[in-house]
Amino acid sequence: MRSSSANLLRVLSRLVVCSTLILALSVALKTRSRFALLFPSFSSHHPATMSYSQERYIAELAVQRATLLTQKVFFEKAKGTVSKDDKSPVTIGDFGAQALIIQAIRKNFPNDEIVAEEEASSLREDKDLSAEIWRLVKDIKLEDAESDNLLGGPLASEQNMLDIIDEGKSAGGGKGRIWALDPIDGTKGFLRGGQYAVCLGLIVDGDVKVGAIGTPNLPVDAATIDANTGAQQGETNDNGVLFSAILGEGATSRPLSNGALAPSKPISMRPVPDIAQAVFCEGVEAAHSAQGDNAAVAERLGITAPSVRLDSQAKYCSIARGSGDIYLRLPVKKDYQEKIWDHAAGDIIVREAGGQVTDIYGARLDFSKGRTLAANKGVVAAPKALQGQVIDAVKVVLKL
Ligand SMILES: Nc1ncnc2c1ncn2[C@@H]1O[C@H](COP(=O)(O)O)[C@@H](O)[C@H]1OP(=O)(O)O
Ligand SMILES: [Mg+2]
Ligand SMILES: [Mg+2]
Ligand SMILES: [Mg+2]
Repeated sequence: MRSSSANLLRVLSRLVVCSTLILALSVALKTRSRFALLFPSFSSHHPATMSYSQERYIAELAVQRATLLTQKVFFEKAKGTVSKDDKSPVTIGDFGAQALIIQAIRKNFPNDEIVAEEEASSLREDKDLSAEIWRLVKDIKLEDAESDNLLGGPLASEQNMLDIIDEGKSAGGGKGRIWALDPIDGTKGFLRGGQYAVCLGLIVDGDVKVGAIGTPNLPVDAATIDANTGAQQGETNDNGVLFSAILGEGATSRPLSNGALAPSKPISMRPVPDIAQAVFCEGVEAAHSAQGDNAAVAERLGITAPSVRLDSQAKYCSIARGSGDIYLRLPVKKDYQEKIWDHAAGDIIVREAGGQVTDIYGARLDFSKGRTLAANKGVVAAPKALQGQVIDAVKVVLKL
């Protein structure tokens, strides 16, 4: 009798231990799946174990498709406009390209956040402009059906387009997967038929992992640059290049196409044995970087050739493929905070091509601070071996 009650007690206590264990396990699993829902980068896309080749592929295709729109807008709307004050072509291109790219991100990576430059509130009030953008956007597609389907095919409606534009309002930050999108960078260049870029970067836990930049007006094979005019002379007259990079896997370029991606080739910065022979790039707009200070830095480095002036992140792309060596963006205003979409893709492309990208103090650009590079001032990009010398010169000129 005593032994049978002792047995019962033993069985009961085992049951209690087992059910406690099961309960603990199920709570742990639930928390983990909730955690995974909140932070998808910790689950199926763990950065330590994955390559970002699918993200790069989608980014390149999405950028390529968006350039079909920006070019159509340019040829239909901007080219030959009598009044250069008319900013509507760039507005149409900006909103349209943003809608097309966000659609592609949503289709492939539905849990990711997006920090994009534009938002649709003003567009919702301007029915004519919205209808005009929809007229152009609804027909844009890659000629290769498989590639186009991968991006989600045509957008469903004008309303759908407006809603999608507004999905780029993430506050950014240092946690999770965040895409940074500038649908048209270098709007001034776009309007004058010069350089502009469609730029998309993927930031994971504050670190840029992938970048893709389409530059419809850069020559495919830029062999030389004319230091007097900034013109980049290729062997052919073909224009339109798609640049990309994955962290740790190098940078590439390929011609922009209307369909599937064209074959790519690796790119790298040019070796510069004598810094005095380096070519430096800067923006066309004097309001965006201090051209006087840029020139003073170049002079201190013994550089006598004039700067090559290009609008947009085409500057990052140019130095990444050796058409130019140093990119200087010294601040004009003390309080201007650079935007993450103006630098994320360019930063990774240059670093993967053998360069270094820092602010004027020599600190890496910090993409974890939200929608702006709040922790940085200005941008200095150069081949790794030269960066120290350039920063020293910047510090002297700016009295840092
Ligand atoms: N004061 C400023 N300093 C630096 N960049 C600026 C300033 N004002 C605007 N920008 C940004 O510079 C980028 C173009 O750079 P670049 O001259 O090298 O082509 C644009 O995205 C533009 O942003 P925004 O979209 O607000 O016009
Ligand atoms: Mg921009
Ligand atoms: Mg822009
Ligand atoms: Mg803008």
